[in-house]
Amino acid sequence: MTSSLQWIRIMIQGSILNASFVIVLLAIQPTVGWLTFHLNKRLFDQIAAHPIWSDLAWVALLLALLKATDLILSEGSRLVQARLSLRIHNRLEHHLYGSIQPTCITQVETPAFRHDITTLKNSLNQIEQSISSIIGLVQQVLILGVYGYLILTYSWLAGVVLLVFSLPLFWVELRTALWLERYFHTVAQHQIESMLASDLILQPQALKETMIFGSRLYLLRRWAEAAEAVIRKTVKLKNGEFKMRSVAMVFQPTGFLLTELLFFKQLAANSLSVGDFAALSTAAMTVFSSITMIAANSRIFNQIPIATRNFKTFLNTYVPQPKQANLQPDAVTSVSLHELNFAYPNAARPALADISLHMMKGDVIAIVGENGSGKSTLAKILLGLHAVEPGTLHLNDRDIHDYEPRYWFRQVSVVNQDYMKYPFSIVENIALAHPTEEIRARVKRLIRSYPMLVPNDLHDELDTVLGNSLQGGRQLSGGQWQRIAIARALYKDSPYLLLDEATSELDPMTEMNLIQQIIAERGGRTTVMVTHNLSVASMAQQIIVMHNGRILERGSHQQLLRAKGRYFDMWNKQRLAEGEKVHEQSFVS
Ligand SMILES: Nc1ncnc2c1ncn2[C@@H]1O[C@H](COP(=O)(O)OP(=O)(O)OP(=O)(O)O)[C@@H](O)[C@H]1O
Repeated sequence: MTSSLQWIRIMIQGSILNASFVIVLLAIQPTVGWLTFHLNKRLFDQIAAHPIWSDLAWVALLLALLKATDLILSEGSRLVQARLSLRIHNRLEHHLYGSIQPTCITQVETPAFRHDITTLKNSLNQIEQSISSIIGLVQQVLILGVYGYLILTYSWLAGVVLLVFSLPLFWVELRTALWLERYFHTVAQHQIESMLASDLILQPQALKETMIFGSRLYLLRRWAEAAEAVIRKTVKLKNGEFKMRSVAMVFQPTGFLLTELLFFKQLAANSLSVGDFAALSTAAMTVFSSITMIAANSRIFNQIPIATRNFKTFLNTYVPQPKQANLQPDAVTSVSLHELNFAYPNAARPALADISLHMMKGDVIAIVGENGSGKSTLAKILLGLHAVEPGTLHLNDRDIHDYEPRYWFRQVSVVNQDYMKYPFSIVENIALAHPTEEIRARVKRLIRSYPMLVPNDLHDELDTVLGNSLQGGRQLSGGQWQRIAIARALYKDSPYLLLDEATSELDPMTEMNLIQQIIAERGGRTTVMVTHNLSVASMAQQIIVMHNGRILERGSHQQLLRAKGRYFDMWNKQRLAEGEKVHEQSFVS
């Protein structure tokens, strides 16, 4: 788990050179301040006494040079800070992406996940800015140290007044950090809505429908409402900040006035020269502006712990630390569910109820049923993707929780209904790895066995980038994309393969031929097919019929037809829809 100190280490890592450069710049600035103070004093003392114009000219020239040096140092440190920020942003993102390694998707596939990730990103952006804040803080503390010391050598009371009248600013900034945190939580939903709406306005797939359904104005309105809500909340935050700061700001001029009066009193009593007075007045101004900046930067002391806490809560919710278990057998010979009940987070009713089934190595199983009956949920549970109660999912008669957390993922392969269309080359889409010569050779072997999975004209051009997202990309048809997803699943060549509506976009001939080939070539390994096509299902040894989250029937194709239950009706209706005259006898042997 990342602590505040670790965040700082992540930020500094690899930026030592830039950070050292900033420190050198920071170290020079107070010296410039010191010299400026003394030159100012000399300048005004000479003006007040008997000015020697050539001396004055030199002092003025030196002051101008110091000012120029100060400006160059400030610009230089701004440039280095910008470079640091870019690197830090990159490292924080890398850390965030690297940390998100969930071992189940139950909490991830929820609206709360998107909300929380938006809030987390907002708060990490604050951490990103914190390096500038830390640099600003060090810089201003050094400047404050020099000028504060100079003022204290003349009047400790003036120093105390300056400090006391600046305290309200610190209070405001620390409170603002808490407000920001609350703001991020309330604005996240509107940010998501506005991003989704802008995607719907700009995405090519959505644009098609926008044109046909004439929905541009409506989508624009949805976006405008969400964007307006973000603006409203941001303005409210800024107004609140402004009001609090205005109140705190009143204290500073009052403090400045008091210090001026103290200096003036000393001037009148001749314990200060005119040069002292002028230099001290400038120093007091500088001290105030330094304190203002220190106060503004001090909010990081609240922001870093807040971001750390958010990150911790996020990981605990979505990437819970699995319990230490290390069972990793050579092979899983059976997978079984025992009276499994499963409900999605915040769902009104369970998606699956009382599911028991047993799958042996080498089985070919089909899961069928109407929309929403729980087929995909059951499939995902078999893949180990959902968190289930202990004692409900077993591998080799051992609870899945006894196994090393990602062990089961390594044994299974899948074509999901919502398979990914990676904007990568064909080889990368299939292997999901950097395409070495060995990987290319394996992909080519697969394509030789299953030529229908890659469009013919691309067999010799496996580096072709797919999709419309990147320049030079080649878009595929829906069915062609689905074939690439099947190739990906077969490439993994795993003992368990799950095809969730994997061939729904294929033409019927290819679909049947492909499934036949997959089943034949996977002899001895397990294949589970979720399908609405009962001809495909009929190739399985066992068919499971789902209804309202329960297993309604199970058996082979012939057994289920003989039982004349729901499967029998479904089969007949599908045949009728295909234009075939159905006679019970012709199907029941
Ligand atoms: N991520 C989710 N979060 C909450 N509820 C879900 C989620 N996914 C599915 N459901 C609900 O669970 C139930 C079963 O869905 P599931 O996707 O398993 O059905 P299915 O039989 O595969 O349907 P289809 O044939 O349409 O693919 C449905 O009522 C659905 O609304």
